[in-house]
Amino acid sequence: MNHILEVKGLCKYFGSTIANKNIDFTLKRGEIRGLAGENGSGKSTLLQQIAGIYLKDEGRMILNGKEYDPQNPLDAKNNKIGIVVQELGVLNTLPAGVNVFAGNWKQFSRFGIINMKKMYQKANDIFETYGLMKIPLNADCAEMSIESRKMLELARALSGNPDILILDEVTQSLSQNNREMLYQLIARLQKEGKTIVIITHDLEEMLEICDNITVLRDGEVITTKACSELDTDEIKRLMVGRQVNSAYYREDAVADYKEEVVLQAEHVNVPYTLNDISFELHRGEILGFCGLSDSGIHEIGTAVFGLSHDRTGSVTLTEGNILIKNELIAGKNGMAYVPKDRDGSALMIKDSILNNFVLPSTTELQGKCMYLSPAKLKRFAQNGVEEFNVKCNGIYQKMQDLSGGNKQKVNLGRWLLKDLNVLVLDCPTRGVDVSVKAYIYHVMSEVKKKGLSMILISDELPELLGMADRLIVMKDGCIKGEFIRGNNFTQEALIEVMV
Ligand SMILES: Nc1ncnc2c1ncn2[C@@H]1O[C@H](COP(=O)(O)OP(=O)(O)OP(=O)(O)O)[C@@H](O)[C@H]1O
Repeated sequence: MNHILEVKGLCKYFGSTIANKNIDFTLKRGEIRGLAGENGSGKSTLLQQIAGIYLKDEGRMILNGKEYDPQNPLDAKNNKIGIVVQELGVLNTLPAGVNVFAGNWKQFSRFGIINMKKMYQKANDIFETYGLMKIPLNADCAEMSIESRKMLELARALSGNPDILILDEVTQSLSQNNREMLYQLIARLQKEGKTIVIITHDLEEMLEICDNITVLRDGEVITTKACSELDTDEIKRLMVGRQVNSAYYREDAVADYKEEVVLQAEHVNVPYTLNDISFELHRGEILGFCGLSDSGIHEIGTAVFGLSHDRTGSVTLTEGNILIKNELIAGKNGMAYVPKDRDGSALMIKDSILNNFVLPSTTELQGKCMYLSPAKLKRFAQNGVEEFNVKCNGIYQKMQDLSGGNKQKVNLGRWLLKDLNVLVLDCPTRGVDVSVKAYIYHVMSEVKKKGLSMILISDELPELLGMADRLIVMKDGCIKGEFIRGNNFTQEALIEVMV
């Protein structure tokens, strides 16, 4: 039997939202399948039903020729289906090693006592066997980077020796070196006859890794085609149902910013993360930061915005000579920071789209006597939703009920609508679909022209090369090189310094 899984007529409803409409979908043994679709098209919902996270509302699933109806993720795991979800799926209150076997500790328990040594040993074996980036297994998960937590989730998915491994936007959370590791792992699993399903908004990556691609639109399967029959423009066309302009990044080939320095970082140190970092950011400049995992690029964002309270050295806004000692001073002086971890560090996830959109702009929206007019707030949020094409049931919908990419549109859009001096962006397009990505790059180019200075931290080299005026390459917490747009501004040149 060639098919390992058959999905027939699957439907999933969330209130009035039809997330999956009559889905027919089959997976072959040893196949690498990509799922493409705009934000909110129903990709994660489909895979989460296969992985037992959501219960299906209608339809059937047949696994290895037998009826399959998982009631929870453990059920799916026992049926050899593993998933790494898009949002972070680790339990912060438990140490890393315990998280690897979350919900499945019985195997280490005797007379009600869990043999921790055995559990940690087995967790360590998984990291070794699959060549995953090592993380301290007794460490507190709440303190870990997104990348480390993704490794943990990957180890957990692999701990069940899955026949079907589902990876929902995993590469977007990884730096270059760990992406390479994952590609090698996928190739190895395929050779062992495993089936892998991947969601990624990087269509070139999808074409590179996958055998076949299924395109979803508005909760329905549009088509499944071999990668050899597709290119990125065709996938985009199938995703949105019309031809999409392929212009993406800024079109000018040389750096273009004013000489005026707006922000100066001098001898910035953060224990164990950043080592003697100095740089200048100019008016209207997009200054990019790139590096492998543990290079310190993400800590640049927190250090510049005053969020690293153990930071030494100085960060100064030159206009008014304002020392950024903490995030309050930064916020009051026209700075904003969009962190990589949107759910954990940025959004009020249990609150409405409305409140999340208006929060950064409450001062500007205040009327006389500090009055916030509900009608004005509503108009503001409604405009943001339309401008950034947020797929939702209205501005009162809770953030936690949006798809990942739509959350990111709110997270980023609310800052891009503001009048700022310096904007620090850490992986701004993580999880965002191609058409919205293009829109975000367009908005970045527009606000740059108006004089906004941006720090762009990213794990995506094409994004950095496409948008930055200057690029700083980091390694082991130190600056290792600097590149200027138009002069040896290539992926190869960057990688040579990064590794
Ligand atoms: N728990 C939930 N409650 C309510 N609505 C939900 C929930 N999960 C998903 N949805 C809705 O179902 C639809 C499909 O969402 P889904 O997450 O499957 O999309 P997606 O294609 O994976 O998007 P993305 O690329 O942004 O991750 C969206 O309209 C989303 O808002």
